Amino acid sequence: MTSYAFVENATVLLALCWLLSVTARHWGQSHQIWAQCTAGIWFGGACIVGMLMPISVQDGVIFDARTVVLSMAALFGGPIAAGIAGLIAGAYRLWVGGLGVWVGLINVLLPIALGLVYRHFHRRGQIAVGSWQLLLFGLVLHGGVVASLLLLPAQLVAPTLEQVAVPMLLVLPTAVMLLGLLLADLLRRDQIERAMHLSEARLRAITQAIPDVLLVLDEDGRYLEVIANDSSLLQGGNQNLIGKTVEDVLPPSQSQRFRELIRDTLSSGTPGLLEYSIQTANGLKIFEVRAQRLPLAQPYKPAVVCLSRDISERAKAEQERRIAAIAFESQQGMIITDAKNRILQVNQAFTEISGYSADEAIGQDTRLLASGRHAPDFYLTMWRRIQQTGAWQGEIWNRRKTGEVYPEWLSISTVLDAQGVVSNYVAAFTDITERKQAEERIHNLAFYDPLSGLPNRRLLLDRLKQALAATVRSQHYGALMFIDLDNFKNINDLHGHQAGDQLLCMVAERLSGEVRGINTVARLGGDEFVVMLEDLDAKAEYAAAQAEQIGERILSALGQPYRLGALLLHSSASIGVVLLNSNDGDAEELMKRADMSMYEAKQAGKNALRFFDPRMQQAVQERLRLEDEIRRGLTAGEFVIHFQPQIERHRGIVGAEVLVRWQHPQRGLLSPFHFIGPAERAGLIETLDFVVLTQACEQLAAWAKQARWATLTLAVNLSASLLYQADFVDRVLALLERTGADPRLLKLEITESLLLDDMEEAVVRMRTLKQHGIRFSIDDFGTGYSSMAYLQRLPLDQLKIDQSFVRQLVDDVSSQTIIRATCALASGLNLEVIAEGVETEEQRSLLVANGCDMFQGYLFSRPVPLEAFEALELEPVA
Ligand SMILES: Nc1nc2c(ncn2[C@@H]2O[C@@H]3COP(=O)(O)O[C@H]4[C@@H](O)[C@H](n5cnc6c(=O)[nH]c(N)nc65)O[C@@H]4COP(=O)(O)O[C@H]3[C@H]2O)c(=O)[nH]1
Repeated sequence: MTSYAFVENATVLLALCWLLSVTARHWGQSHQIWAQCTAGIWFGGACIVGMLMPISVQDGVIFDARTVVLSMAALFGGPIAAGIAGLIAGAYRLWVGGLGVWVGLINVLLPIALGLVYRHFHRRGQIAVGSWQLLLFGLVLHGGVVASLLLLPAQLVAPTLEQVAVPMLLVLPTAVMLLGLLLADLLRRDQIERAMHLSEARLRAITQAIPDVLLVLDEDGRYLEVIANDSSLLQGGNQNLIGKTVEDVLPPSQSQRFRELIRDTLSSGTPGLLEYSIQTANGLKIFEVRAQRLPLAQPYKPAVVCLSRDISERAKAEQERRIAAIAFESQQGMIITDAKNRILQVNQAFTEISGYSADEAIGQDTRLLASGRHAPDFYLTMWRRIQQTGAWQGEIWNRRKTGEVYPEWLSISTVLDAQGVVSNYVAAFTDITERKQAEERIHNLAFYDPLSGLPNRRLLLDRLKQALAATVRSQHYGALMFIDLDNFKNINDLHGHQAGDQLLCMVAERLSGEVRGINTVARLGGDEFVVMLEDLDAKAEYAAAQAEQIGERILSALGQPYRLGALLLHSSASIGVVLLNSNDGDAEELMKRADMSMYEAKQAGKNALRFFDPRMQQAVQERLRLEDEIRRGLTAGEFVIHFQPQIERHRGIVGAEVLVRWQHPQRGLLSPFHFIGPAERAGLIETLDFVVLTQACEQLAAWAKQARWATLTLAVNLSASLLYQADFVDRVLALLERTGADPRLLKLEITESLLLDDMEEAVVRMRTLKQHGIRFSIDDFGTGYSSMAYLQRLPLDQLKIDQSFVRQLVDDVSSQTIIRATCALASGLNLEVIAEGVETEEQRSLLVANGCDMFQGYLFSRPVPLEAFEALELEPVA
């Protein structure tokens, strides 16, 4: 009966304890104290419930299963829970009171004490919480409880022991075992659950810490789980993906590949790999997926877990590396060195340029390529710049493996490591040998005369400016010499341009031989050379003397015969000199002065040297003023023609030479002597000639209407520049057409020297005009030097014997011979001969005696205006 009561009591308490054990799930958690207190209250409450339905032996002596509850509170709940439960149970027992109150209190303390001891050894791992350990613990505990009954009043000990000892020792240890196992199981489950939570939280933390996207996809390609720290890596964000299939999310080409990856991974059981790209919120991304079969139990479908890694940066870096590798193998030579200039890598172009193979170069210092042409300072400056700015570029001379030194354009850049320390240098270079040569060629073309190799005008001007600056510093004079070959044009025309060029080269050589190294010999073009002397004396007169001495030497050197193959040519030069001093004007001005002086030397009879004289400059200025005047006179129609009759021995006046005069508003009537030369130099002679030609044609047209004058011819002087004008022939024909003049009555007088410029062209033009009836006369015949050469080729009608022969005719037998020969020649060629400058009857007679029947000269008439000419008697006087 008592056993049954114990079982009943213990069952109730066990049930209570199981309920309260729910709270025990939180015993080990963060609010442990509170959980333990709550557990203590629960256990204490359970004890009170047990004591409310006790097994009562005597009044005040009650038994229940509180020892079971309290021992378990101590074992599983710890001292706090056990203490609180003990206080509650003890207080209640005191309140119930009775004879067994002290034993009752012992039965509160004893289970707590033993429970704590058990807990202690259990925690140290010395006693497990198993069935038989609990049973044994229950027996020991309740053995103690039974022993404590001996402390009851003596009259109660025996009946109490008799009634409760056996049931207590049978039931309560079993209850201890059952409750202990129950609580231990609960605690273990709780621990497992907590461990699982912990593990899950850890796993989640780990997956969230990795930057990759974690996907779980079932065999149908359906998203079961998506973990992405950065949802921008997903198409549509992870919320939207769960439950969708890869076909819903990815473009067909990619979803197809995903499907294959899932299928292969599931079938093979080995991890699968896939690379794919998708358009994400952050642009196109490239991913690398690693798939692994995920073991899932039924009813779940087979699935794979995919770790999808964003490899966009890596792919980009690889792409950049590929580009860099291609760029490295460019046309430029490339060298990569370490921070100590040891070569680490070179490209093919390096080998092609330097001649060193990669094997030969790698590991070497870059000094391997040094040419030795640069001073140490050059490299110091270069490296200083690299250290300051991280880069350098410029021209440098390096040496090839063959030993050849060559120029290259080199760029050096610094590579820094993550700490900002120089780790490498990258050098790129181009062989600029060809560019340099081209530059040199261009420079030579720009500054040197291609024929002679001498400096040209540009370089001379440059050096002249420098020389002038030097005179300021040194106070020493220099000198500028303008040298022009006399008669070069004739040599050129007679012997051809090749001979002319050879002669110029020899002149260049002779000039260079005559002056010292610091001086400059230049060729301005044609036959014009310049010698610039520097560092002459500080006194002008001595400097002039030095220059003169050198000038004379040059004249003598250039006057020596020139041997060109079989030809032996003679030439001379005219030199104009100006002293150089920065106070005397700028470079251009000094060049002009030297030119003027040279012109003066020519005027003085050639093969001469002239210093610049300020009076010369005045003359030049006057000439310029005159040129302006001529220009104005032409516009104002101040140029008029006079007529000098031309007489045939038997027929009298047969025509006239037209001679221009300038009716100057201030200076009166001026002869050609005053203006023909300046007009030629000013480029106005063609205009002037055409004015004269026009007036002559108009006069012919006017005379044509009057029988008395209708047969007279007019001879007009023609300058070279007009003859060589591109449209000359057309202009003359148009003029004849316009005026109506008869071309057969027009005679154009040309001089020998005029023809020499371009004989072929002159012949063509003359022939064209001759076909229209125009006649030609050679003026000043005999003053040139090669009369025979062109007489046959030119379509001539008349030779005009120069007045110099006529003048000497009386006294000089050789002049008579020349005239006789000329007349014979002319008759042989069927040409007319006319003598000009006939002043005396004696001259006229001698001319007739020597075969010349036509005359022009003061003997008959000076050049006169039209009215005076028309007043002349046309018939022969005698
Ligand atoms: N001492 C002397 N002289 C005589 C005698 N008979 C004629 N003269 C001069 O000799 C020159 C002959 O002309 P020219 O030889 O063609 O030489 C011409 C000719 O070369 C040039 N000239 C004249 N008019 C023109 C023209 O319209 N166009 C061109 N281009 N030149 C012209 O000017 C030169 C000089 O002309 P002018 O002063 O008119 O001088 C003329 C004439 O006045 C004489 O018996 N004794």
